[in-house]
Amino acid sequence: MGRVADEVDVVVIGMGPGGEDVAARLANAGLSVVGVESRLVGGECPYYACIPTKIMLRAAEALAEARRVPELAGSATVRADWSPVATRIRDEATTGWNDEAAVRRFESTGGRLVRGVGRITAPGEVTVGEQVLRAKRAIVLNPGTEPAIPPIEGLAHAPFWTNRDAVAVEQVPESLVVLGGGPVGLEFAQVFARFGSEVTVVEAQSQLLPMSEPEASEVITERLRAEGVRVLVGSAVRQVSHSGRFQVSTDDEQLEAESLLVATGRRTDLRALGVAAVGLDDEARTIAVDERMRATDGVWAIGDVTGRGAFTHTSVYQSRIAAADILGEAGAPADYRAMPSVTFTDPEVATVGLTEAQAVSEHERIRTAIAKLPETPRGFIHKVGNEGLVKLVADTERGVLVGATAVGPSGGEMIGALAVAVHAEVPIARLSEMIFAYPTFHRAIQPALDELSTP
Ligand SMILES: Cc1cc2nc3c(=O)[nH]c(=O)nc-3n(C[C@H](O)[C@H](O)[C@H](O)COP(=O)(O)OP(=O)(O)OC[C@H]3O[C@@H](n4cnc5c(N)ncnc54)[C@H](O)[C@@H]3O)c2cc1C
Ligand SMILES: NC(=O)c1ccc[n+]([C@@H]2O[C@H](COP(=O)([O-])OP(=O)(O)OC[C@H]3O[C@@H](n4cnc5c(N)ncnc54)[C@H](O)[C@@H]3O)[C@@H](O)[C@H]2O)c1
Repeated sequence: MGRVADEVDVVVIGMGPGGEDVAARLANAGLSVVGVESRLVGGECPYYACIPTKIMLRAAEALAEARRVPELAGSATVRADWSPVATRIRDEATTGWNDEAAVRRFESTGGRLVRGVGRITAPGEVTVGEQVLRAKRAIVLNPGTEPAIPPIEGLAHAPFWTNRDAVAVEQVPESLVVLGGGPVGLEFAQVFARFGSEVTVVEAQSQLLPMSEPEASEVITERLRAEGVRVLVGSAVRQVSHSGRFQVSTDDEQLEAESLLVATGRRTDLRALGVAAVGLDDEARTIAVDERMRATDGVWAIGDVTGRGAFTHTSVYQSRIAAADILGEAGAPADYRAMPSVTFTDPEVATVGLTEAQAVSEHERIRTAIAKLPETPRGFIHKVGNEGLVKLVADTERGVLVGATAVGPSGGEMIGALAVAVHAEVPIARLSEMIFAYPTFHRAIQPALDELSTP
């Protein structure tokens, strides 16, 4: 007997932050919506990524601040204990990695959840196991990414961690090798080091956070080293073995550790998603979308899979645009010029728009300026832990900022003002007339602007 299709307006494959948001928006607008999720409604961010890691970092920051007391305010005895962190993540943040509350939230919009792996099997058709769904108006793809595991000899069969294991640990390992010096690697490296683990970060590129400004990378590298983290850059791992402990062979040396965290980026699997059934390239890493998130007729894609910045704010930003387009509403098209990012290490490394290297390849006349936080009044007051900087990237032809980096104890907050400047293309001359509250960290923007305006 042939399978009977279940007809709805919209099928959303993958209920990550963007998928959950777009599904709820469309259901709230009165469409019949099915959300298909193979793991947990909410996706990576609340259960394995943003939220648990930021809980860890908050705890690690408290330890670091307490350790700064001797330089500022007497003495403090610090005894790190991981159990409040593990308990908070398990009980308060993820409810034991249970998505019942998120499912209820979605179902309260009138949406319907189908658990399982969704696959496009024909234009307008999604199959989940034995169930066939016909999407009359739209299929929205929000499959996110999986941790990418590099093809290193011995690694595949070793009991390494990815972010999904690292957020659930009940005990801090006595030693840890972190493979990859991107945002995931560095956030975990600092957390575990501050909780007493002996941490080594191995990064293949010549600097940590390779996509960031070299000056920002320098600041975070120095801080991690000062906190006892071994940082190996430009170093390739050749082999991994495990017999009780991990042996990690790099080009130059043999490392040994209790645990190994693989944080070498993310991967997608478009073939498994069946995108070839609607004429899309299933060997590509990302799904190309236009400024309304359309991938092809009747198919929209949002989130990490679009390759426009793997952040929760990107996914949710795109979901608003896709929802409006599906509903036939007018709205601004996607504009990524002022995309912000924050790596929540201490100091935080925050960016918006283009780095100097990116800007030079896109614009004719680029000028940059840097102000170092320790040289500002706020930096002087803050004293220990004041490392950081503001770097501005200006298009001098148009007289506007096209990018900025803010590194510092509140780099993620400092970048807010600079994001407004890049987003709204506020003329540099107008920015220079602003009053910056004294003595704040963000006031460091002023000397950098002055430098830009100096002939
Ligand atoms: C350790 C870590 C820390 C991070 N910290 C931050 C941060 O602080 N701030 C920030 O903005 N971003 C952060 N990110 C990135 C952030 O987690 C992602 O950008 C965010 O989750 C958005 O992803 P998404 O919407 O594309 O989908 P995801 O969150 O990846 O969710 C996709 C969902 O789709 C499901 N799925 C996939 N394929 C199918 C299928 N075929 N059928 C059914 N279901 C399917 C998956 O099970 C998953 O639940 C972090 C990432 C990591 C790894
Ligand atoms: N705070 C945040 O917003 C936040 C936090 C974590 C992750 N994220 C996002 O999640 C995504 C994944 O982060 P990530 O850090 O895993 O990926 P990434 O791609 O940003 O960094 C991975 C790093 O691993 C290095 N690498 C790759 N192969 C290697 C190898 N064999 N040996 C040594 N080093 C190797 C790369 O050079 C790179 O620096 C990113 O897009 C990131 O922006 C965001």
